[in-house]
Amino acid sequence: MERKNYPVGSENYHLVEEIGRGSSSTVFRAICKPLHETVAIKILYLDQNDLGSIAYEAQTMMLVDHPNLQKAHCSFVSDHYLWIVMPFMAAGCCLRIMKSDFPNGYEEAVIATILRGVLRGLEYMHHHGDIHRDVKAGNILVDSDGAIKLSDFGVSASLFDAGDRQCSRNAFVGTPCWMAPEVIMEQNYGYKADIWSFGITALELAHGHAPSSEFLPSEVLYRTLRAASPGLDHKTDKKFSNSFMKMIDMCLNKDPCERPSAQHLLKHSFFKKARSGDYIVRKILTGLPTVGDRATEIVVKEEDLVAKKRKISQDEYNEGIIAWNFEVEDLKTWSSQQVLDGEASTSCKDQVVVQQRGRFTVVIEIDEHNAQCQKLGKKKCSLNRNDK
Ligand SMILES: Nc1ncnc2c1ncn2[C@@H]1O[C@H](COP(=O)(O)OP(=O)(O)OP(=O)(O)O)[C@@H](O)[C@H]1O
Repeated sequence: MERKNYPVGSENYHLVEEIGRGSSSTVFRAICKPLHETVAIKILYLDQNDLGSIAYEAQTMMLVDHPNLQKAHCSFVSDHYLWIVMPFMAAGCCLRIMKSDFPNGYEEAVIATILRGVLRGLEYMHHHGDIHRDVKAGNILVDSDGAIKLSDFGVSASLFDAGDRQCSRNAFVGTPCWMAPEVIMEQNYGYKADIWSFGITALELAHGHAPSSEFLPSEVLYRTLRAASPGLDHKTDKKFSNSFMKMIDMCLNKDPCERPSAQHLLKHSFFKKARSGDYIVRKILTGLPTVGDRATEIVVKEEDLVAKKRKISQDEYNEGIIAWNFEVEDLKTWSSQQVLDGEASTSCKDQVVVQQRGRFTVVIEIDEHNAQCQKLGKKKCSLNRNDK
């Protein structure tokens, strides 16, 4: 098939509407003028981001060639912004569809279909020596024909890299609720970290939210390390099958060596429930508002929420409880006061070293004396900047 040439240069694209906003970028639906084609364009602000990882994301997206991985047509720099031109995925991401129309999660056959697509994409990535490192519903895109693609390679890493990127493979990256224990511990983790995040994503799609999402990110990390792995509940999740429950349990084994590979997992009986793209269209896409309309609705809701949160966090701060926000002084204040409910760890080895994207090193320690006296692991946290 003849490959189309997507032109570089912002003058070749007409931005129609905002369809998504990530932590470091805004995504637009746009028209490629010379080709008269609808595309999605992710625009990243270069001065706010780590150039290395941005270049890597653009490069990875251009090189991937798999029906379940989001590809980039081209990328270019315009006025300090990096533009990544990609195929437009008309239904947006699974998270947004779920938040707007399926707040309590999807039915099992839909989940199996979505997850099979993701797993095929992961199998390809792992086979080519890449780890995704940010598998979650927010990074699973759906097209109008029900096609599923894993996106957002912003934090992916190559298993074959040496030097700087090899170091970044040991770094603390991803999103707290979906992070594998070995990633939090900064062990030399591999592609099995994606299988953990995949298991968490399965629970997210089943319940409408990731496990522990109600906790502060710092607390989530601590629970991932200390508490039993999450899973489907025999009593409250009766509508789901045993094979779904077992598949999730296999992914959420704390020992990465015991987790199956993507290739192995694809053979699990749970994926026999997966259906075609048509099924996704019928079950979740029919009658959905457009991504643009949903994005506008979400931006309005988010702005409302931010305003409310600003007020709440000021109130919480006044009470001595503050959120995980990596403001050094705030974090120090928070951590010196923090005690996790119900944690009763008394082990002498209770020291956890956490690093956030190479900028800060956070050392969380359990105060053993307190742990023994109060039957509570009192958590102390110190934070050092790495770029000094
Ligand atoms: N090709 C696309 N077609 C349609 N919608 C898209 C496309 N790419 C991204 N989006 C929408 O934009 C949102 C943000 O995109 P993306 O996750 O790539 O940004 P990000 O800055 O990397 O986010 P984060 O770092 O917070 O995960 C997605 O959740 C999705 O709703």
